[in-house]
Amino acid sequence: MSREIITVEEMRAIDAGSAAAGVPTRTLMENAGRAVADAIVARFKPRPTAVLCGPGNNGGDGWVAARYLLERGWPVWVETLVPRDTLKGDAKDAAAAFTGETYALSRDNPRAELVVDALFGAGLSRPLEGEAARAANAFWKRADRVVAIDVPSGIDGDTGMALNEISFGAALTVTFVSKKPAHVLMPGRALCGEIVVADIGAPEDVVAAQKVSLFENDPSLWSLPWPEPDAHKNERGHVIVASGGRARTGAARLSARAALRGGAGLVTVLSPPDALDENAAQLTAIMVREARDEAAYAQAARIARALVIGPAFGTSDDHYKLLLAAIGAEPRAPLVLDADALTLLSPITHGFTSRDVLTPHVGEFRRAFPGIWSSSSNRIDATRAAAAYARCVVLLKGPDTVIAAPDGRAIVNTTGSPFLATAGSGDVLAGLIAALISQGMESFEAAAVAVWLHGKAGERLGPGLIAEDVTEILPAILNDLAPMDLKAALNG
Ligand SMILES: NC(=O)C1=CN([C@@H]2O[C@H](COP(=O)(O)OP(=O)(O)OC[C@H]3O[C@@H](n4cnc5c(N)ncnc54)[C@H](OP(=O)(O)O)[C@@H]3O)[C@@H](O)[C@H]2O)[C@@H](O)CC1
Ligand SMILES: [K+]
Repeated sequence: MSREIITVEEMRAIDAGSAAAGVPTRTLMENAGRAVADAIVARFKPRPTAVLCGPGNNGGDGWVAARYLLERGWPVWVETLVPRDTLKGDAKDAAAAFTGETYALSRDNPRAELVVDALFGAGLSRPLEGEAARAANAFWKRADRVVAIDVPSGIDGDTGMALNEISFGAALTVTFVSKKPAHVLMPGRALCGEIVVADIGAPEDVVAAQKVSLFENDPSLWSLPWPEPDAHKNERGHVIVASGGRARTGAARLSARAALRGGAGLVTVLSPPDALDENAAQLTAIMVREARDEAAYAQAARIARALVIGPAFGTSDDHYKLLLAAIGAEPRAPLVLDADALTLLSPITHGFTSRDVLTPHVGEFRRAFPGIWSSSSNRIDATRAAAAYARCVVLLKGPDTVIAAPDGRAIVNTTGSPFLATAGSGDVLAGLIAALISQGMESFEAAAVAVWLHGKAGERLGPGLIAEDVTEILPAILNDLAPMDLKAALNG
């Protein structure tokens, strides 16, 4: 289940299902604790190590990990949040098997150079308080010395948020079976450090019974639309991008160029008459077509294989009419609606189709779907609800972009870098989505691929990145993804 993401509730069901299928929870705990010890030994040299154990099964995993470290000769001790004799069930059993030194968790204990945070797991129900909160604050600036079991304590596994803004941060987090939302959503993802997903022996059929529809974005989830050797440009689709008026044209050209780099066979910028010269003067492989009225936008929607409307498009009543003309065209191409198009339509009352894609950032999302935003517990739920409501693909942009389809599938993207938060970055993304749709990809997958590529470009470029660079580095990233036989053909 490497790319599946399971909720806390699904994890509990796997726990119960495993027990019912004959794998006791104590066995799962044993495997979990051993996996933590293995991950530590593989990454650190022996050093004074404190395992901070909480009252529940997260603490139980900690006692097991401490036992395995001790067996390997580590200088390790346990600091326990609650007296050992108050523990219950598997945790009590795991604690009883540990023969090393044990202290009450407080600031007076021996100095640790490594801390294993086994206070609370992903299902934490209340904010950290007392000694647990003090320990979190004490180690907040020393995350490089912390290894978290399941999640850094204080983080809610389903939202990735600290319940009262107090939590641990870690250099390494070892979780079990699959990642939880907190491992991919911010700020949780950043607080986890390196994430190891350990197999703890839950039976495969028990895990499969969860029918997971949430995934972490990865090339194993999709395949790119590589052209056939004898491909003609018309088969690679025609993307049309609507431009804004005079002195508002750069965004559409960024989008159009990304569409061309993304593999669209033909790309046209649809330009208002007053911006025609401005667009034409700056385009070469990309075509320009004049559009005077609603009929021209409806026509564009009919002839394109994907139509981008939004980047610096304009937000006047006239622009609203042009947008509606494109939306209402029949039959029409899938639409990628961003920026000004979202502003014009907010709050969203239109029904779209599963071929259309809306690409809001959080501010746009809140205006487009105000009720959904305020009633959702995390970005995944919000994006899923918006996709179901608008009946189209919704892509909520951010450092943890979520893509959801109206049928409930959702993908969280984890590629990227903060340098992508720059002017024009979203325009490039919209063009890239349209390019992939125009080549025949399902819109949900096209959106996932585009975000992944965009994020990879951000990682490679780093500081100094401007939106144009994202487009220009796409060939290198696409080449790395090309199948071996295509690479062989290209290299003769
Ligand atoms: N599921 C699986 O398959 C497997 C799970 N495994 C491990 O189990 C972990 C989940 O275990 P868990 O359910 O016992 O939760 P955990 O966080 O250890 O403790 C909950 C206890 O803490 C209490 N409590 C809560 N908040 C509190 C607060 N702020 N301050 C004080 N107390 C607080 C809470 O009290 P309550 O809210 O019920 O009153 C309850 O008593 C999971 O993370 C993984 O490491 C592995 O063994 C492998 C198999
Ligand atoms: K923990």
